[in-house]
Amino acid sequence: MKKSPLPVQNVNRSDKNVAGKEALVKLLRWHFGHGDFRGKQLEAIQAVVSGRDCFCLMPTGGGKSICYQIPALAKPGIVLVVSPLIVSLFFSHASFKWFFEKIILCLMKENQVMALKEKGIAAEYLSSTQATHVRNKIHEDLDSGKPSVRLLYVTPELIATKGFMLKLRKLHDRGLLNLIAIDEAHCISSWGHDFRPSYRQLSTLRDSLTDVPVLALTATAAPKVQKDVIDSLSLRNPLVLKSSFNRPNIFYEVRYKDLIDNAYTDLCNMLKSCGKICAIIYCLERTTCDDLSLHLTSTGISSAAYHAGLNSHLRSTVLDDWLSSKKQVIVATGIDKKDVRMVCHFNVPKSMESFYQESGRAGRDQLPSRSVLYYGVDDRKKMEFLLRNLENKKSPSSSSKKPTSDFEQIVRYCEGSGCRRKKILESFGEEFPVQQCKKTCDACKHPNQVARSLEELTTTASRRHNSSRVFITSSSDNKTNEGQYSEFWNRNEDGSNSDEEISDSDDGADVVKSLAGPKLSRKLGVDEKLVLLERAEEKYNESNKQVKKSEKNAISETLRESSKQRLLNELTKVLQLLGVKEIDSQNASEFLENECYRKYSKAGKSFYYSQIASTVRWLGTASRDELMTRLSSMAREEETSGEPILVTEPSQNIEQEDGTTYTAEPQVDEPTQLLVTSPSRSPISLPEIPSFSEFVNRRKMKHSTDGSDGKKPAKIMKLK
Ligand SMILES: Nc1ncnc2c1ncn2[C@@H]1O[C@H](COP(=O)(O)OP(=O)(O)OP(=O)(O)O)[C@@H](O)[C@H]1O
Ligand SMILES: [Mg+2]
Repeated sequence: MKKSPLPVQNVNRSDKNVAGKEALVKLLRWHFGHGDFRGKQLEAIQAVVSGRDCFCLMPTGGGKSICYQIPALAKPGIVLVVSPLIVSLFFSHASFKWFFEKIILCLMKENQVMALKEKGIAAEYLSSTQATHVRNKIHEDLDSGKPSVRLLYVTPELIATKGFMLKLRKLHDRGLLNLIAIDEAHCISSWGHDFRPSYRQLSTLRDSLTDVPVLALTATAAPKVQKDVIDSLSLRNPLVLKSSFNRPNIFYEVRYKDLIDNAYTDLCNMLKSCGKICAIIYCLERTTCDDLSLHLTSTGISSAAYHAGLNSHLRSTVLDDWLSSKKQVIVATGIDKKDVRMVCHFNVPKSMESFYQESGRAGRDQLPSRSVLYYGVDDRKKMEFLLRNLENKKSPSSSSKKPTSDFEQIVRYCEGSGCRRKKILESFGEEFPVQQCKKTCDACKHPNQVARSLEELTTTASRRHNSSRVFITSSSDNKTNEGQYSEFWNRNEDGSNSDEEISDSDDGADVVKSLAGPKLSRKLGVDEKLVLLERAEEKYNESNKQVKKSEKNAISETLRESSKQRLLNELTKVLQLLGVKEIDSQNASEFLENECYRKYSKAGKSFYYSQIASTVRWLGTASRDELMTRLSSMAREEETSGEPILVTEPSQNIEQEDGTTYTAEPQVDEPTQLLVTSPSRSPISLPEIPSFSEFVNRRKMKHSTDGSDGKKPAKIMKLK
């Protein structure tokens, strides 16, 4: 509903009534329809309205925006809101998401300002994505001497420009700057999970605009970040407000990958059992993201994989994916998307802080929601390896050192037996009596079951990994250079991985532009834009139909090259992780790709692609011995002068992870390779790498028919 003209308080800054609770609550009710302030909102507002700096720590969805929106209504002048248009996660190295965060965010930010306007609040945002005439109009208003705008959203990059800084000084000299609000203030700190160099420029604000109160807002609770933010922004005697980080409406749960047959299937079943909910799934790697997306889609769950490494070729399909994913797998980052019912981490996150931020996107409407973390010992090892690598790369003098104990906290969360909620809150220095959890985590609700799972995990993992060190590692295990720590997702660090990122431009509008072109008028609401995007999708599909089916199915050289690269990336990581030096990763990746090509090129692109994906997956879980066996045959193949001789593979018993064996049947129409070895060595037969679905089918087959029907497993269940 559009409000009647804004009853802005035209009073002097010294007027105490402005900061009175009654007047402020009246504004809250009038403009936002909320009955009363929540948590520390009132204290924060009263502090800044009376001219005091404030550091406000509030959990995700806690209501930080009100803390600067109400002051804009309570006092004359402009509230400058510095806020990144693209929030956090796109700055994660090798971090992949399931949705179109960047695009939606871009629209939503605009929507946020529009929502304020709807409420009768004169809000604007200045960004490089705006049309010049819109920008000019805002600048004219600012230069007018009597600006009508009350809330001006800007990016940190804009603040860093000389021209804009000059403008701010002019406004300040005329007494027109009411407050400077720094949203997502943790971005200024290299200790935080989302450091951005552009935020560093904000440290000059205090020097230039000395007497304007500054309000720093963040949901990042680490004490080091807090201190860093306060120091960097030169806050003067700030009122420090901290709210509890407890999110009582989120049910926390950990599922152990090592104890379930197929994590993909488990996730699918879980999503299906929840009905048509809005969910977010986080994966660590692009391959998992692609793979999982394929799998979910094939089981009828509308979803789309999006990862920061989308190249222009893949980008052309973004719209298609996005529109299908909006049916169920949707995003909300730093925006008011309230109804995310489930956040799922398919791989262990790098720290408790990231986990808290990401899982916190569930249930912003305070309704019951779920956080599900799939934990696997392999994933943990991978992450430890990545962290160690980054630590080693950092110079000892680096300012962004960070203890790897951050990761250990999340490992403890998964591998420990106590209340999950308590573990989260204690990691932020908050005491939490277990009774208050009220069975809202799996460990409190089903303590015996969790205890059993943990016991099983110890046994299974120690057997699989042939090591007793499967449980929580001591911090020293993770330190390769004593005292050298680093910020894992450090933005600077990521420069070398630009391939896996979308550029840190002012915002994501370029993506939107590239998809929808000029049709996306800024006057349109999000719903209307979605309709337009849907039409664009139809058009896109129309034009795609014209491409011949056979062409679509062909495996291009580019696809083969990218598959080789994908295998090479995985292989390099795995070889390093396992300390294998004897294998040439370049040759090995070519060998593996060639194998997939030889087997599946005739069946079509998706079969080939699935086989690549399953090989990548196999690489991620293979033990040193398995890897050596498989790849050493490559060396032998090279040793033999001609082509490797292919013979039909005899039945063989293959030992499975659970200690049982299954009989791999001979391949009737497509012989599995048996590479003839050099005379000095006995021949080694190579088992086919099973995909998850094949693996499950084989097991089922073994149980039901004792594996004697001679059918090829891959033919029974379609590859996902
Ligand atoms: N006093 C209040 N009473 C009821 N609802 C409120 C109140 N204050 C804010 N809200 C609602 O809480 C939701 C979250 O608010 P907001 O977006 O400001 O959170 P936030 O702390 O900025 O979250 P994030 O860290 O994700 O950016 C919004 O839907 C908002 O309308
Ligand atoms: Mg916010």
